[in-house]
Amino acid sequence: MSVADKIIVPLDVPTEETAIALLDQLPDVTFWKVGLQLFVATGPLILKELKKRQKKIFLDLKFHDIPNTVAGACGSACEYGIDLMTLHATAGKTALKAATQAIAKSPSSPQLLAITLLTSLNSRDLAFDLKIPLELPEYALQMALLAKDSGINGAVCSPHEVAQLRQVCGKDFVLVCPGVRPSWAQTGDQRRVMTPKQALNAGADYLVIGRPITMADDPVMAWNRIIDELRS
Ligand SMILES: O=C(O)c1cc(=O)[nH]c(=O)n1[C@@H]1O[C@H](COP(=O)(O)O)[C@@H](O)[C@H]1O
Repeated sequence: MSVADKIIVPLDVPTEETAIALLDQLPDVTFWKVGLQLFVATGPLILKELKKRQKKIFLDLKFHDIPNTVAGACGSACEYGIDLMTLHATAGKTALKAATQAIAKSPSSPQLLAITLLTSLNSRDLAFDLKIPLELPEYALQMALLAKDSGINGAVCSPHEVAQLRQVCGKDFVLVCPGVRPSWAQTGDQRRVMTPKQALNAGADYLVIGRPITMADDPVMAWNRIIDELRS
C-alpha cells in the first residue's frame, strides 16, 4: 500500500457541493471519510458519489446506543458498500458483539472500528470531567481490548496510544489515528496530536487528516506537502 493510500481525508463540510468540489480538487486521495456533519446534511447521496468515483469509504457515524439499535444501524450501513465504520467502545460488550453479528449477516462486510477515547480529550478531561480513575493510555488500551474481545476489527486512537495498542492487540487489529498534525498546521480542538510521520512510525495503519488539508488555502499543496514529508 502506498503512503497516500494510508491517509483518510474527512469530508467535514456542510453541503454536497462543497464535498464534491473537494473530491474534484484532490483526485489523488483514495480514501475519504464521511462523518456526522455531511451525512446529516446529504444522507447516502454522498456515498453514492464516492462509489461512482471508486473511492474507499470510511462512514464515521460513531454509533453509541443500546445493542438492538446499534446492530440495526450497522446492518443498515452495510447496504452502502462501505469499507470502515465506527461505534463507541463505551456502548459496551453486548452492543459491540451485536454490531459484529449484524455485520457478519450482511453480504458486504465493512471493518468495524471502536472509538477508544476521542482525540479532543486529554488526561484532565478523563479524570476530572468523565471521572474515570485510570491513566489515559491504560483507559484507551482497555477500550481497545474490550472491542477486540467482542469481535471488533480495530480501533480509533490517538497517535500517543497507537504503539501500545499495536503491541498488545497484534498486527491484524486495524488502528486508525486522527489527531494528526503536520508541524506547520494548527492543532485546533485536537488535544493528543503527533505529526503524520510519527503516527505511522508508531504503528498506525491509517491516519485521518482533515483541516490541515481541507481548510488549507491550497488543499492540493497541503496534500502534496504531507505526502512528500512522509516519503522523505
Ligand atoms: O472517528 C474519528 O474519525 C475521530 C475520532 C477521534 O477520536 N477524533 C477525531 O478527530 N475523529 C475524526 O477525525 C477527523 C479529524 O479531523 P481534523 O481534526 O480536521 O484533522 C474528524 O472528522 C473527527 O470527527
